[in-house]
Amino acid sequence: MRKKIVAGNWKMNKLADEAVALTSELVNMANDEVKGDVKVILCPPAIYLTTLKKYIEESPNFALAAQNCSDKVSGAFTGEISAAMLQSIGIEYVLVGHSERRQYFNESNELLAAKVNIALEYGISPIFCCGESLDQRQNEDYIGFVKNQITESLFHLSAEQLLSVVIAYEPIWAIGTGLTASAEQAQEMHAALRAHIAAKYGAETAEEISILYGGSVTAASADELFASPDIDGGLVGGASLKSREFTNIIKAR
Ligand SMILES: O=C(CO)COP(=O)(O)O
Repeated sequence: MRKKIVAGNWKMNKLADEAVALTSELVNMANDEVKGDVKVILCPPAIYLTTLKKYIEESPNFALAAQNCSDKVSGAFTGEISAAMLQSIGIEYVLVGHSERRQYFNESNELLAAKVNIALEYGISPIFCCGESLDQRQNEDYIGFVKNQITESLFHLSAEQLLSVVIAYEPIWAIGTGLTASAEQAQEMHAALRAHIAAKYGAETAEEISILYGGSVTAASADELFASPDIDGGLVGGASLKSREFTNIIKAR
């Protein structure tokens, strides 16, 4: 059975006291309301990871992710955070290749392959983000484009390594726009990506890997999205900043 996951990417939001308040509200609400085996992964700004770790300690279904890590082991890279550092504070996941990193920090598929490698080397599961722009969806083979992101950044891995990766399909045109992909659009891509993985690694491996959908997910759209057979959960941006809304999304999963 694939892991069901709801992840909240806070991006560059929340001050220290707000980060603590949101986390403790989420933990309390989940304790009271969330049944079942859904994994909740919070992706706060890295500066809060150590503090927030204490607030999720008693909740085994909660985990933390960094939003990024360096592709280098250590050294003179001012401002960067290494996978080894994340491991040393007990962080289990890291977002790799979010479209905002690709767009604003020029992260290429090749660089992201190196980040995936170093995260895995230090025992951290990459949440690998992929997705096409609106222009690509309208004018290009958009499924081929996203498949290629996966080929170039993940297909050098062994099957065992790949199973430590979570994939998040986030169409860029749906991020922060209020334009959610329809369940059919998302399912089409998720099924294509799973088939792409099956062609390389076999059906059994493809069946085991969790593929999340991200892009304007709200409590209102989560039910339908998560009901699709190849959508194993969500990577939520804006709606993960509100405890009530995000808890409702977790409950939809
Ligand atoms: O980028 C996202 C999550 O990583 C999605 O953001 P929104 O949910 O705000 O559209």
